[in-house]
Amino acid sequence: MSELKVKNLRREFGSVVALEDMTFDVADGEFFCLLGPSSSGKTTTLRAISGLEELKEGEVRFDGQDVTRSPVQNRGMSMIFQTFALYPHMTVEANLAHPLRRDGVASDDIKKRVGEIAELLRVSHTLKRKTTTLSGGEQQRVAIGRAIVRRPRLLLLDEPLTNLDAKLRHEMRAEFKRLHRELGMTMVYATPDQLEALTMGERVGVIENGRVVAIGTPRDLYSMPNDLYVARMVGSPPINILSAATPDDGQVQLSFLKAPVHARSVLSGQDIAVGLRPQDIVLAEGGTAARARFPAKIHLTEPLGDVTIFDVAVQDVGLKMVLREEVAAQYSVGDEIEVAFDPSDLHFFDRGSGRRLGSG
Ligand SMILES: Nc1ncnc2c1ncn2[C@@H]1O[C@H](COP(=O)(O)OP(=O)(O)OP(=O)(O)O)[C@@H](O)[C@H]1O
Repeated sequence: MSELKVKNLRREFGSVVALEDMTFDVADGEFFCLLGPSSSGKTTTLRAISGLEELKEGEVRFDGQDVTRSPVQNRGMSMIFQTFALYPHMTVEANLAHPLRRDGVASDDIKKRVGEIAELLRVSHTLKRKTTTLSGGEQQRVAIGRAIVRRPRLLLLDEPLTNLDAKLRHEMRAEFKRLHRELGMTMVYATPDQLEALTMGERVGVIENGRVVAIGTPRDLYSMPNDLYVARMVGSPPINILSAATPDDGQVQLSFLKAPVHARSVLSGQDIAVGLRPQDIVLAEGGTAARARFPAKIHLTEPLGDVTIFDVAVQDVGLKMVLREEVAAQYSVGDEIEVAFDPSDLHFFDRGSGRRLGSG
């Protein structure tokens, strides 16, 4: 069982609190993502788990054991960093063999294990080459190979795709999922990129200022964010956040709609923020009578291939919406369109605390 429990970690650097009550669990064999912006404490968390960061407060349990004070090499973990430093003067084969040589593994075994890892990572054809002659993607594969050749029970990955171009990142996301499936290894993957976290993580922990503020499946975090910060972190393009009046208990009035929408959990006079996903706004057509509809003007279009993002203006409010390319192609900047959404797709948050109040 390679189950990880991270409990109440605290780490300060001078006056900077890097980790504040960092707590989460990762199940045996799970692919868990930590999602947070720069400086939120992702690297410090992974370093603390692996033993590279000394902790004054908190506990790391792995495999049912308290490993908080165990030396790095005894933890059965391996970490891949943002800058995957390989030994440039060595061949791929020597890079992969290095951790095993250090452990005193017999040469026959090393040869066999390096061969297997190279095959798994599809770098067998590069074994005799120096790592400086490899492409970025191949170098990353070798770095992964070096991290897993000792068969760690937990793999920690710190933004491992940051230095790769968009196409390679896409390829490597699929590669990490395949590796996870084939090796059944517990993985903790830190990233500031919500797309990476949502496409790879079986569960995602959202970090804000050194603590996890939400944990859930990608679907849960997207469709039922527990606060405004999480709603903004998850989803692309980002969720529209709107202001609204609260004239009565259970009533929310958006400035560009004629009638208020129903919101059971909202109180009269409460200062709220209203979230509406760009994917939940559609072109108004026949049969959308139950929806809130309003005219809008196209301000900007951003074609992404299969879909186009429209920036539309309704009165003085700007909204983003997503349309399938074949529909979007019929419109141009400056066109007036009629759009609609289902009020039950609205998310209500208390503006002060950020706490979720419910849906429409
Ligand atoms: N050795 C250190 N000395 C001083 N401050 C540090 C040190 N390590 C981390 N910090 C600070 O702790 C905070 C958290 O840093 P950390 O590197 O964990 O964040 P991160 O989420 O990984 O950021 P990024 O995505 O930019 O890598 C930051 O404010 C950082 O400046």
